[in-house]
Amino acid sequence: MSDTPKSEPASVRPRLTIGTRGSPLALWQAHAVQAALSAALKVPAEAIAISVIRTSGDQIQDRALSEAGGKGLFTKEIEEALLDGRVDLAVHSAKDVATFLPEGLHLAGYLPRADVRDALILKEGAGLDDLPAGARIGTASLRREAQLRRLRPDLKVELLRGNVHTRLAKVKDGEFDATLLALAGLTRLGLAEAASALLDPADFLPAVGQGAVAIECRIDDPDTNAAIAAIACRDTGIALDAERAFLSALDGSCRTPIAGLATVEGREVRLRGLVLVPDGSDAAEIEARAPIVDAARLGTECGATLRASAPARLLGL
Ligand SMILES: NCc1[nH]cc(CCC(=O)O)c1CC(=O)O
Repeated sequence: MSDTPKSEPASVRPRLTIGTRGSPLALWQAHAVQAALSAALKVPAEAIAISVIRTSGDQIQDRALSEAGGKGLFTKEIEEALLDGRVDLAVHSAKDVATFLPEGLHLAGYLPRADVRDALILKEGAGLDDLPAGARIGTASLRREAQLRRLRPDLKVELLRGNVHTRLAKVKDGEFDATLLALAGLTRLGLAEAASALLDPADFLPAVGQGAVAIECRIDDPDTNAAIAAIACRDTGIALDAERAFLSALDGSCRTPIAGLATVEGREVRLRGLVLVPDGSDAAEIEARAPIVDAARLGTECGATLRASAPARLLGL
């Protein structure tokens, strides 16, 4: 009876199941959450199962995603699995999670945030200043395009889609002179070395949520909420509350380039936000701080202030 070795993996019944996309980045993130939960709950990693779910975003991939319906595309099928009870929690890049979640679901916590900066990947040179006039930069991000054009109106920004490996290859092959990628994603894929320069948030603001891994679950699932609370990073949660409230106060058109970054500084949270016209010729910025308990309110107020003060063309109205 006591012959079965205690570490027999087959004997471990999963007590929680993580739903995730199957991309290398998504799997890295799911494994990070699995490892954190396994340590916090003192269960073997096998007790936290990982279920890969194919999303419509994965299926469409190369079509114009914004035309096909925007952000929710990479989360819809995973959220359906959450609501059906097929998975208990879902792990996403916070940046890719829409501001409005399906009823009954919430973001219950975040892993400690990684470096928020965008990385510049150059074919040649060490920084933005090394790019000659007319150099071709590939990106699919309106936010990166608009900020680049604002800093360097002389560059040619063109559409470059695909996963991180594809984009790096197109710079290496000379199809583009440069691209921009989140340092966090590069690092997770073991490709941080590909970064030629890191852009200071003071002149190039990241996307809301960049660098953070979000964990979503059913609001009415106390066990899973408690498990997530055991691994959640408080400061990341405060920053993301401010950033996501800011974004949701401005949302409306997913064609509007928006950037935002909040940081916890002692008992305060500081939020910087930016809205631009796609060609970078005009922009409206805001910076404000509030006690950390008011993080979400700070985001909402900053969004509302920009909305009221920014020229209509900035908001794609
Ligand atoms: N939009 C795709 C996406 N979603 C999350 C990351 C990287 C990780 C992160 O920003 O947290 C990336 C790639 C990129 O923007 O370079």
